[in-house]
Amino acid sequence: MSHLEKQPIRVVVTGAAGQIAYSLLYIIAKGDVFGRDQPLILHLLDIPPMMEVLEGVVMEMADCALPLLHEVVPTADPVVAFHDVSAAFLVGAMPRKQGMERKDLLSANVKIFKVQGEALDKHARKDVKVLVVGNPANTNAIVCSKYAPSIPPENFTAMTRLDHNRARAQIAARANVPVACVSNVIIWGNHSSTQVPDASHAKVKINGNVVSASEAIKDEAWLKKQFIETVQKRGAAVIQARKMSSAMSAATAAADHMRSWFLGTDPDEFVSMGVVSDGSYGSPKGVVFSFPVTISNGKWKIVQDLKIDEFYLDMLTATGKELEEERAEAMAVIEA
Ligand SMILES: NC(=O)C1=CN([C@@H]2O[C@H](COP(=O)(O)OP(=O)(O)OC[C@H]3O[C@@H](n4cnc5c(N)ncnc54)[C@H](O)[C@@H]3O)[C@@H](O)[C@H]2O)C=CC1
Ligand SMILES: O=C([O-])CC(=O)C(=O)O
Repeated sequence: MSHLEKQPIRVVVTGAAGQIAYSLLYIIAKGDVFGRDQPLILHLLDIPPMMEVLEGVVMEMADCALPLLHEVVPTADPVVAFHDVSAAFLVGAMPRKQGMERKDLLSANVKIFKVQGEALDKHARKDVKVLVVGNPANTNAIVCSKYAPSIPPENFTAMTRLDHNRARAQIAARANVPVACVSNVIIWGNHSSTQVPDASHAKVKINGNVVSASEAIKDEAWLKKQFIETVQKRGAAVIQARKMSSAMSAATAAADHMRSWFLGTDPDEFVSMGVVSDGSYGSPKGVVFSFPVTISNGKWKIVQDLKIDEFYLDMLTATGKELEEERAEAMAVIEA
């Protein structure tokens, strides 16, 4: 079916005048997320003081002359922004500065996700797929879901795909292969410095053969120390260098996450996604925890029965505990 025949879907991006959105909007509008034959109506939400900047973004989008982009709706009104949307990229939130942890943003950001949860509940399609990017992403996602009770909790996810991509890139560089040759890394837990990057199930394609990361790299000490720390601290390293948080890579990861969700994962591939926990792998139930997932027909499924090396167990417990603490703090902020 050509894009002239398919009905457009409505997609909202919040924080649309910000850094991440500036890269993300183009990736979405040119068809890299929902398919090259899927027309789009893009809803762009930001706050009232950013409306002039947003107008400039809208001009640039028109000037890209993108065939799939049927309409752009810039707004500061959540009612307009969330009306009838099939997908929501919740990016709009304060970014951290040097020296902060992401959870230091909790008191500033968590209320945004209550308001947006309520707006999604009232105005979005009931099958809307929601990706929370704004930090602290896992906790914001659980807040958003709580305030949107008419939308299934599994439709609310948080972004750890950037950590996943960072992990693939580190393994690829160490094994001296192109990044496309590395798959099935896992990010467990929170999108924070307690996250657990785990390469023990990763696959690396070398000279046409698929081997484990351990076999490809032959340096267990590196995999259990520098690899983990580099991925855990990559966001802070980018802030240190750029004086602003990751934007191009964050936009790419957001697009990857939503594309996998809408279009599915490859056979034998899994990706990392923050999803509401059912207690798998000893994680606390009901927090948004990053797991390896496979996706087909728009539904994610946590990969089960992976053998977890004992080395990671305490770290898994710690990241789960942090998520429970963040959830309690978020509820206290909202109820205060
Ligand atoms: N989960 C992840 O892997 C990553 C998450 N992030 C997070 O993404 C968020 C956005 O980052 P940037 O785009 O760099 O920040 P930015 O400051 O450049 O843009 C944020 C935009 O959100 C808008 N905004 C604030 N409150 C809003 C509201 N209630 N409704 C709609 N828009 C609102 C602001 O006006 C601004 O235009 C930050 O919280 C950052 O920490 C960033 C990188 C990766
Ligand atoms: O580090 C930050 O604050 C931004 C972010 O989430 C990331 O780059 O992973």
